[in-house]
Amino acid sequence: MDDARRRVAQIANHVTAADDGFSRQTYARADAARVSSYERVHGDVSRDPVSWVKCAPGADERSVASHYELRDVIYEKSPEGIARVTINRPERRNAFTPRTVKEMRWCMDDARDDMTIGVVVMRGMGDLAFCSGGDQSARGDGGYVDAKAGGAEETPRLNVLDLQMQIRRMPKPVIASVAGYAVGGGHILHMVCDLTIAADNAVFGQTGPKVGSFDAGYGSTHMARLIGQKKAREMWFLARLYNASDALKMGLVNTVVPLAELETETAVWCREILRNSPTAIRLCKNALNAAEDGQAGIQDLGGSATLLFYQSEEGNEGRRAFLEGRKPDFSKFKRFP
Ligand SMILES: CC(C)(COP(=O)(O)OP(=O)(O)OC[C@H]1O[C@@H](n2cnc3c(N)ncnc32)[C@H](O)[C@@H]1OP(=O)(O)O)[C@@H](O)C(=O)NCCC(=O)NCCSC(=O)CCC(=O)c1ccccc1C(=O)O
Repeated sequence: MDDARRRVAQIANHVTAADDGFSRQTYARADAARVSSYERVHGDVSRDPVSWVKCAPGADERSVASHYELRDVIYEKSPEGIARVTINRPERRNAFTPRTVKEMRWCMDDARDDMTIGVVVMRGMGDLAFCSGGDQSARGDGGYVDAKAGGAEETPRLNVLDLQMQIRRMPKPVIASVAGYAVGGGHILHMVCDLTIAADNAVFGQTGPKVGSFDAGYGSTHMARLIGQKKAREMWFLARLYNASDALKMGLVNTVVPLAELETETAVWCREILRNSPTAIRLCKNALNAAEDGQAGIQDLGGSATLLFYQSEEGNEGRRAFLEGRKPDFSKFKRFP
């Protein structure tokens, strides 16, 4: 009986922790014998600070067009395999301009190509905002514009839509680490990330209808998949703001932690992901996206299948046979049921 009571208490502890939104790498244990074999082998996930190294495009990387340096964004990597992209416009609550987005796109491309990176974190500078969406002072008639030297206006763009697709197609998890406001296009950015870790001061919402804007792409359809049609319509039609605990209840975020814990908790989630099979994670992301992303989603899933096949003996038999001018011998490969 005592044992049963102790077991219920353990489960209750577990549930309370999850309901509060705090992830616990080690649940309350009655005694050491209850530690799972996985925990015995792998140990606890470190909560040590991440050591970041700042990165920037080299002078030869003209892909950032005329921007050879990152001005609106801070890009860092850690030797343990985490990349971090920080929108650095706190004076505008981290609102983005086409240039900000261009810089973020360069970072995302780099993080995708870098085979030492297994997970990407996106966040805003400071505690007040993750991102407040498109910079309304840069909004022109046909999109958002960066001012050119001499006062002339650049080509208008809605290039954040390209960034959203880049995050979806990134074959590694992207985690939004949200302190303060995630509103407008900033709210959509966190939604298209694979996971969201929110600080308890986070505030979420779609402000577009208040300022004459909307996102009829992922911003609407993906939101409805996350929180359901009724809530998505409420979020868009009323354009209200929601606190972190509301967001957790709605399924908009994965967890809520005290603001002071946000950086550490984000690092812990990254480290837990980095312990796991990168290929398993890649294929799960592909599969979870595929149902929503149609042909583009299937293309990503198919690309990952080809990547695996290219690494197989069977795939290489075809290549070698061609190069050696002989018939390939596929008879030795099993036809699994
Ligand atoms: C975020 C707030 C709720 C914060 O309020 P508060 O803490 O009181 O701070 P403020 O004093 O308001 O702001 C400080 C300072 O920052 C400036 N600022 C804040 N947000 C923006 C912004 N988005 N653009 C420009 N400037 C901004 C603010 O003016 C202050 O400046 P001072 O000089 O100090 O006065 C609140 O700030 C707020 O509500 N902000 C506006 C939020 C908003 O409406 N965002 C735009 C929504 S529309 C959008 O994001 C579209 C984006 C897009 O590109 C797109 C287009 C088409 C299809 C899809 C998309 C897509 O994104 O998906």
